Amino acid sequence: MDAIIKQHPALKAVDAGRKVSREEAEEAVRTLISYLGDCPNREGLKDTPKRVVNAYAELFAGYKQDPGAVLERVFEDVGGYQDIVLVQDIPFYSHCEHHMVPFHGKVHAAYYPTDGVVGLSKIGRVVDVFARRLQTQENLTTQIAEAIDDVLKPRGVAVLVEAEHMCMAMRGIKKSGVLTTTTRFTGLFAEDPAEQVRFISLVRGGQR
Ligand SMILES: Nc1nc2c(ncn2[C@@H]2O[C@H](COP(=O)(O)OP(=O)(O)OP(=O)(O)O)[C@@H](O)[C@H]2O)c(=O)[nH]1
Ligand SMILES: [Zn+2]
Repeated sequence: MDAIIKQHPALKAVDAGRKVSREEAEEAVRTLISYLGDCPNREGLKDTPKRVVNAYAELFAGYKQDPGAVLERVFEDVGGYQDIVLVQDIPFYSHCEHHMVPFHGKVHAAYYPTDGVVGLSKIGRVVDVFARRLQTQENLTTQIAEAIDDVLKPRGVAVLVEAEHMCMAMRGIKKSGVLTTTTRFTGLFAEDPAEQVRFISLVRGGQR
């Protein structure tokens, strides 16, 4: 009975929300080091669990951040500018949710404004909010596009992500240099293929 209850998806969700202490997280790192066959108490490794937990706090900071808050400030005084705003070549580092190994690349994001624009840096901040979580490239692409769409309510959003996955380069199939491209279009971009072509031409034309 106990085993059945523990497997219930609702309970798994509760478990995911349980506050794990820093000590427990450090102990988990020590366990992994031992599992690998090394000694967590040797001089070079004794501070490693603390460092790993600190590094994870930075690499996975996105769980504690709200994309809506990042995009909240809208500038309306832009002379009625309504044409495309494209922010391209935004570098990002994320971790795949399958192996917890990095994947990294660039995000290109565009939108057609309605009542205002956001500060250009905010698009890059939204990328980081979602990149600094366990991710798939597909979900990362969708989440960035939908956050811009939800908050700014623009006439359309286009997001293109291109990335290399270390889980394919360093292990498994061991193919480095493989680039995966994902896109997400909303509004005008979703309705009109010519808008998708315009977006992709601007991205490819502007790449350095
Ligand atoms: N669609 C998608 N797949 C991903 C992403 N990141 C990693 N993967 C893939 O996730 C898959 C996991 O496959 P599994 O068969 O469950 O795990 P595995 O035995 O480690 O697979 P291999 O990587 O082929 O050795 C692999 O094919 C990875 O290439 C991502 O962002 N999107
Ligand atoms: Zn992976």
